[in-house]
Amino acid sequence: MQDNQVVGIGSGSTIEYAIRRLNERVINENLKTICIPSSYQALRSLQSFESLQISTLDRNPEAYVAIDGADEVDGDMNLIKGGGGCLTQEKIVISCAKKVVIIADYRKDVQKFGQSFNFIPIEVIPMAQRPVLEKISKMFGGKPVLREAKQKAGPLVTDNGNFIIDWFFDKDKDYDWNEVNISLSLIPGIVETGLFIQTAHKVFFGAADGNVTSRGNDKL
Ligand SMILES: O=C(CO)[C@H](O)[C@H](O)COP(=O)(O)O
Repeated sequence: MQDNQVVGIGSGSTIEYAIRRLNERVINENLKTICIPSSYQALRSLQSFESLQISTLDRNPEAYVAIDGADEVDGDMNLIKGGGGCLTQEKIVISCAKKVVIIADYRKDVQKFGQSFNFIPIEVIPMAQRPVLEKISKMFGGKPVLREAKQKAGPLVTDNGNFIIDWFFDKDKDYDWNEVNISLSLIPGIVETGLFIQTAHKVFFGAADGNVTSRGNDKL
């Protein structure tokens, strides 16, 4: 890491470790780092570290690197994201970064989607939720369900004021995830999907014994 770099910050529980480590390096190495949060959770977390500067894509539309978590990483380094419901802003921030680094625990390292996580989160405009649910089920099978909020009656509302459909895909089918992603994205009312196709450059997996393995570009 170098001085004055712009860093996209993902969401979830794993990213909290990266934010803490970033803060340590900024203090110890006397660096200035400009962080772009990808959710309200990331923003609040960053706000608790005074040494980390916070910015927006309006001010800094390009990031040197984006660091994020994932729900699953398949053999082609495709990702499922959105378990925490922040997929749209995460995809936007990642799309603005030159390098994308994913950190996850070893259970998310799979050959084929569906081994540890069995649904694709999809952000949808509220008025479209019913027709979108029906279209997904007709087009791809499986079971799409509207995600319910916890400790609030009704559906979960995202940081963007939308709903999330969790599509429990058919684990026995061999999906072409790139095609599925394109077809889903073309359904009116779908804002973004939790399929991140070929977006990660490097993925680090933390093992239970504290060791770290990685996949992807060794130069990163
Ligand atoms: O995509 C995400 C949130 O939308 C998270 O990165 C993903 O759900 C992983 O979260 P965690 O680190 O808590 O397992």
